[in-house]
Amino acid sequence: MSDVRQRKRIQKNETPIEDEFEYEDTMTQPHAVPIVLANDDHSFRLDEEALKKVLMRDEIKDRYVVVVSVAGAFRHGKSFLLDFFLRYMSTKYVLKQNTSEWIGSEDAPLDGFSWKGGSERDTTGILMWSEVFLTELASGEKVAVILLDTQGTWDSKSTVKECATIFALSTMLSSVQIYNLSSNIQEDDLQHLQLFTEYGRLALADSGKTPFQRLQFLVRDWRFPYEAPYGAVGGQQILEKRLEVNDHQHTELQSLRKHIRSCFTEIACFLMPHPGIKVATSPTFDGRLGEIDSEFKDNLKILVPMLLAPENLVLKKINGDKVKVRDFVQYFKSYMQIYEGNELPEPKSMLVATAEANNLAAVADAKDVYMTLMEEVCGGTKPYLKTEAIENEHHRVKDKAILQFNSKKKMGGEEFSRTYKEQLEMDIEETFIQFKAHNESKNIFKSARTPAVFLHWQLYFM
Ligand SMILES: Nc1nc2c(ncn2[C@@H]2O[C@H](COP(=O)(O)OP(=O)(O)OP(=O)(O)O)[C@@H](O)[C@H]2O)c(=O)[nH]1
Repeated sequence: MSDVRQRKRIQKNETPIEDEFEYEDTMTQPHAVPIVLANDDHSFRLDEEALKKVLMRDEIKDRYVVVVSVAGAFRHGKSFLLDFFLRYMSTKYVLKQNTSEWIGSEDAPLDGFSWKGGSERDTTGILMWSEVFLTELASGEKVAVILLDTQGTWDSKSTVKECATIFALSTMLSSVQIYNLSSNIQEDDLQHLQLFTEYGRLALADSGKTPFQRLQFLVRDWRFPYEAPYGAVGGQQILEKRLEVNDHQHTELQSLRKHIRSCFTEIACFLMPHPGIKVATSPTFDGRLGEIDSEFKDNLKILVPMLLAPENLVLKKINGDKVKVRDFVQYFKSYMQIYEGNELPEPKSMLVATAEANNLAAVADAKDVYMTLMEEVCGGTKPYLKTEAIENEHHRVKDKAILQFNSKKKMGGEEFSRTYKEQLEMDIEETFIQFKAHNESKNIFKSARTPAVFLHWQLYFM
């Protein structure tokens, strides 16, 4: 029997009657609620009713809110981790037990947020756990803790915009964003973080305050404990190295690091050991502790309270002010509206952005060729050319310009370049109209409209 189920019985002090249980099972058992739903057209929509149903309850809505979210690449154990969070929350905040045994029994399958093995993505959109955990801080503030699971980034079905939207939204909404990574903090992880946080920052009115709160890097399957030990201390060492800014770095790398630091009030890192071969590869593994390496479990026992113990909870703040649950619902709605509408530019993958830049550069070069050669033929002080002659020159020079465009190495492939080539051709035709008009203005026979002027010119030149 799952822990969540067991707890429901302990809580209500009921004798387990199977029929009654089945009824309760479907009606009230805590579960993951899809709040942000993925549409088929790669957009998202908010299920406002579901959100309100979870949050706008009398015992919750006037409390300050703590929002813990897990985000990062797909298939890296985000939901699996969250299910341990749930075990901790149940023991600590519902059963109110102060025990390190929150982690569960050796043979209990792990349930909660849906997780599974295999290579295909599981979670889509944003899910919220239906049970909101309540507690009172040492300061006397009554708080509600919300857990969010998010659609993994970079699966083969999602666009960059989808990945950016989910990551940005969950970063904007959470007080602790856990950035779940595999084996190390790599440069591309930082670049993605920059892209996603910038997308989030764009959606926020610039208040001059640091936009987001705590960023917790979580490196899974850390393989170099002899360099930096598992846990928060080793994590801090790696984080300092990865986010270090120095004069020897390229300015691009410096500004990336400064950007990330400027987005969060607090950044930390934790290094997790590998959970063992069964967790990573067995198709029959059901999450039971007995099959998880003890080093992993030991570190879970440190990580989870480090994030979720009452003394470590981070209250959600927006513009520096603590947020109550009812306001959080409003913010959720208005952030969502920004991403539903067309207010933000489409975030681009690095390849698309680079391909766009070098195709535009090739267009500019080709236009330069056209302008220079046409200036030589019929520019400012050059004599008037007959229509047929200028048209021939235009075709000759245009061919050279197109050749210049074609010969330039460009990223993105032929299909991608085609639109830029078409744009170049249109620009050249428009420029030609101006050259032609200028050329015509030099035609003394046409500009001398009256016979008298014509006669005057004839006399003058004879
Ligand atoms: N190597 C490794 N595998 C893990 C770890 N934690 C969980 N897994 C396994 O990773 C697989 C995916 O777990 P999920 O929790 O569903 O991963 P996810 O990141 O939520 O996946 P999506 O919902 O598709 O984004 C499962 O087979 C887990 O057993 C870990 O720390 N290391």
